Amino acid sequence: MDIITTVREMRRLRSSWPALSSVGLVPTMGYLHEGHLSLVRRARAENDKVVVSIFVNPIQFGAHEDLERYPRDLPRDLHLLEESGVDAVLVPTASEMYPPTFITYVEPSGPLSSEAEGASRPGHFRGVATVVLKLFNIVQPQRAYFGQKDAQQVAVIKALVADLNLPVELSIMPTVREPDGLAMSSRNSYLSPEGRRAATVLYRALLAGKAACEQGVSDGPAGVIRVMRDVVASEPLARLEYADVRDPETFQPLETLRAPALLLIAAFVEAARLIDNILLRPDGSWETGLIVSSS
Ligand SMILES: Nc1ncnc2c1ncn2[C@@H]1O[C@H](COP(=O)(O)OP(=O)(O)OP(=O)(O)O)[C@@H](O)[C@H]1O
Ligand SMILES: CC(C)(CO)[C@@H](O)C(=O)[O-]
Ligand code: BAL
Repeated sequence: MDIITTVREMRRLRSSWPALSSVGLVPTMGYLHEGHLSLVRRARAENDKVVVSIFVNPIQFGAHEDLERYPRDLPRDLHLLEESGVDAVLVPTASEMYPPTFITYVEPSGPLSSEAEGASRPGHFRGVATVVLKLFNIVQPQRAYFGQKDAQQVAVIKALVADLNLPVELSIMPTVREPDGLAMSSRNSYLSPEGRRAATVLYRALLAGKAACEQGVSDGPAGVIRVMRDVVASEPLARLEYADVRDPETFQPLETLRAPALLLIAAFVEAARLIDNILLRPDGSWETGLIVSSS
């Protein structure tokens, strides 16, 4: 497995691969878990070459967010990726990605980038869109793999690919969950044992919202949001940021309950800011993610 730290080396490696070989890219911020590895496995199955990037992108973090203490364990990540049969890992430094001369950003506009996660984290999607476009240009993959756990990021990247005519096929993988339903996230490592137990409240709230949709609530999305809020309020260690029902592509709030619909939650549990969602697909079936077995 090649470990690459510069754009120049990545280009050299990429051009040494046979012209017709397909390349799959899995962008990550490292501290890998089963959620990341599910993307890597899919990329391995579908491409001749697999590149995983590990880069804690400073420009998608707000001034008071957790950039400095974001968990990192590069030796462990490299070991897991080697075992998964990855061809190359791109681990650039911040100065390689953003040299002092850097001035060009990708700025998504509208509710998709300014509401929900965009409202809680101003500038976040500008940072995500900019780094993802850079990674696509550096690696030049035919396919790129992202997780549904970051549903708004998925919608922003779909818009980026469509709007800028990027020749990349996106593959979106279901949210991988711990046996008790908590969505896997590198930030779960911030939780104390008590906080870890409390963190299941996000998934429990989403399932309560789903049940409310299925049973029919008189006031539609507002009623579903109320149900989700009440579940989070019942957990003393959790502080809700938002519970929402939105269109999965535009992120416009829904005025009436219909499919497709995305049920979204963001909440702090202790010092960890966690997000989760479940999707009511256009055909009326639910995507709630995959629970890994405890054995
Ligand atoms: N539980 C999960 N299931 C499926 N995909 C996931 C999961 N968690 C993260 N991913 C996906 O892995 C990719 C890299 O995500 P990232 O490195 O930010 O991991 P993370 O665990 O979500 O970190 P964070 O704690 O910052 O949310 C993204 O496309 C993300 O959606
Ligand atoms: C897509 C991404 C790697 C861009 O930094 C990041 O937002 C993430 O890990 O989801
Ligand atoms: N998984 C999204 C990256 C972030 O929270 O910044």
